[in-house]
Amino acid sequence: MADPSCVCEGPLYEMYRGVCRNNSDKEWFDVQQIRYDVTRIPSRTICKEWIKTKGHYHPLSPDGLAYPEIYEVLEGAAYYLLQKRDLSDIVLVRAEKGDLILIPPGYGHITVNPTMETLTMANLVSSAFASQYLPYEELKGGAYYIFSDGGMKKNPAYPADIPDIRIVDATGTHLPEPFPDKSLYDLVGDVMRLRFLNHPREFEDLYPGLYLYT
Ligand SMILES: O=P(O)(O)OC[C@H]1O[C@](O)(CO)[C@@H](O)[C@@H]1O
Repeated sequence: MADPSCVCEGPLYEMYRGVCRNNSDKEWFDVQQIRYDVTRIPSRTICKEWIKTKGHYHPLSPDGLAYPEIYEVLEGAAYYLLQKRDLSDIVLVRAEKGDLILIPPGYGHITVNPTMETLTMANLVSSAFASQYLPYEELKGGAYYIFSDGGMKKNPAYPADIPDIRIVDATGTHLPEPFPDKSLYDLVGDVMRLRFLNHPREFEDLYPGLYLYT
């Protein structure tokens, strides 16, 4: 939190990991090493900041590019605060119900619930790795703090020359192929469309827009 003396009572948010509709989907997830999670973040402000997830990075996949992830806002609205591991890019993606949001390889992420409603979101991600929390712990959160009055503040624990935050709307930012207008769970069973989750390098050239927010 921005206020180091802030004390917040938990639990803050609920994560349901490895959710599936039936046993055959579960087998498919296990074989493909993919997980579908549902996360619910209630509306709350804590020491003047909107409630948020802790934040983490993903490690490198065997092909040398970090594992990506894809989210869908199921209910409510969200801010996805993405930051490149080398801090050369920091993006706030504003998303609403129905939006799909990509966490590109090499970006850490925090989700903020910036509304008076509960945020429910789902994600598809490789199950082959453990999230890396240490960089966020050492630097006391993400590169920016997001306050409920609309203000944002650079985290003073970060280098002074980090870039300004770029604000992008997920609404109208159509994800390129391989993501059609479908809900995330509808992609379950589609090996090729979800292959990028475990083999991100293969898709770097094929889907050049996929890993960037412009
Ligand atoms: O692990 P954190 O930083 O608390 O973030 C939670 C989110 O990340 C995930 O672990 C997936 O990356 C989800 O289960 C959840 O939405």
